[in-house]
Amino acid sequence: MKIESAEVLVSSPGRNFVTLRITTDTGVTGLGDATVNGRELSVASYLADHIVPLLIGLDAHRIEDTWQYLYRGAYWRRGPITMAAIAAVDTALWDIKAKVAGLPLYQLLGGRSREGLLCYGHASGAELPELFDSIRHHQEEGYRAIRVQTGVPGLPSVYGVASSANAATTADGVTSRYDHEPARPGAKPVEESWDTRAYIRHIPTVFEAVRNEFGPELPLLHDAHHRLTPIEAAKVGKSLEPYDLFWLEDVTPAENQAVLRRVREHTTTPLAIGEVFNTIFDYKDLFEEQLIDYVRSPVTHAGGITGLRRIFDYAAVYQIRSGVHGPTDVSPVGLAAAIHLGIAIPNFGIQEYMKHSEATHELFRPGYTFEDGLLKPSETPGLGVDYDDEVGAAHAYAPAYLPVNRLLDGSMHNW
Ligand SMILES: O=C(O)[C@@H](O)[C@@H](O)[C@H](O)[C@H](O)CO
Repeated sequence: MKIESAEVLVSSPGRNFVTLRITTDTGVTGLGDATVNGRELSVASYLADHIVPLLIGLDAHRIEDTWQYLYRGAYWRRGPITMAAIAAVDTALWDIKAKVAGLPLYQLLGGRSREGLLCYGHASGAELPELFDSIRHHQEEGYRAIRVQTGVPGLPSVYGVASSANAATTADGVTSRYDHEPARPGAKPVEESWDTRAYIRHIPTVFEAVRNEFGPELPLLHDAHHRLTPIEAAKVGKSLEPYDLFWLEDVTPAENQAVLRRVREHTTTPLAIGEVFNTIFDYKDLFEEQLIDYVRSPVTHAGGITGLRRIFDYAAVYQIRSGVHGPTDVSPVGLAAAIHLGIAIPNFGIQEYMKHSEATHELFRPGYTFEDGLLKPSETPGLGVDYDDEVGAAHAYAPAYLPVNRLLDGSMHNW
């Protein structure tokens, strides 16, 4: 079974997605997600100009060999664009293999280890009343674990806090929240501002109020979004200990992995890191020194199912678990792949699940379900996602960028 063609599909049903579709000479198709938020066209070009010509004629069954061919063969290894492109090929080939086998993909990854994936949703509010409403709304939707993001006094807008401008009102007058969507349409990123001292003072008061209102049982998560130095991160981790977080995410940018030691020395708040990592080498030291508790990479950015499975297997040696990135910029193809992997691996922890919009579902028609707080894979052969070309063609790419961040004195900071 040879690869006959591969198409790079760029579409924007409200936000941009890059999808690879591989077709074999036997007429089987497979899908892979290659979306890199705010840099979509670079990965589309990497695929169309440098990878698609290499794929034609390869044996579609040789997934590992193709992975190695693209990883070693580029000479320029790793990085988000390369690894997202490899991920798309890898995922599409797994989709094809599972369709040919007539099995849902997770069956090829070892079969079912659990009934469904515990997932967390994004509750947010600039002030406490709005935040509490959002938490209740998520509970009503079935979420059993909830990420809490909130405004910081003195800052006009803060990462993770949904703007009411994104809420949609249906024909029958019901207003639904739409989760925080940071990429904004336009030729340039918007600028936000940041004040670490105000954040550090404010955040424990928010978690105290949330625990008082919702009790001790509800698993709560929080994302510091790369903004702290190691000693600031240690302080935040320590100040949140009384509120028993499921995890504290991305406390530092973690480019210098050794700095995580400082955070770890000071706090028992569990740490999740890695949504911007791409390979096992980004995690190696963090695992071996047991500096983190959860792996955040999605299938889409970590070299596909093959790449992420390798990371999870190594993590398991150190009792570190999965906590896969699942914002709306990971397409339903990337999410479906994560669900198949998550249902099979022994060291599953939690799955992030920000629901995609209706327009995104019309484009991808995913077969996975969300019931009682659990994501369940499609039982049809393959990934269980179908790309609708007509819908895709109706939504042309529109430039959109993640914001940038400045400190109050105007210096650039991490967003
Ligand atoms: O934890 C998360 O989901 C976030 O950090 C993302 O919303 C992230 O900001 C976006 O994926 C960026 O594209």
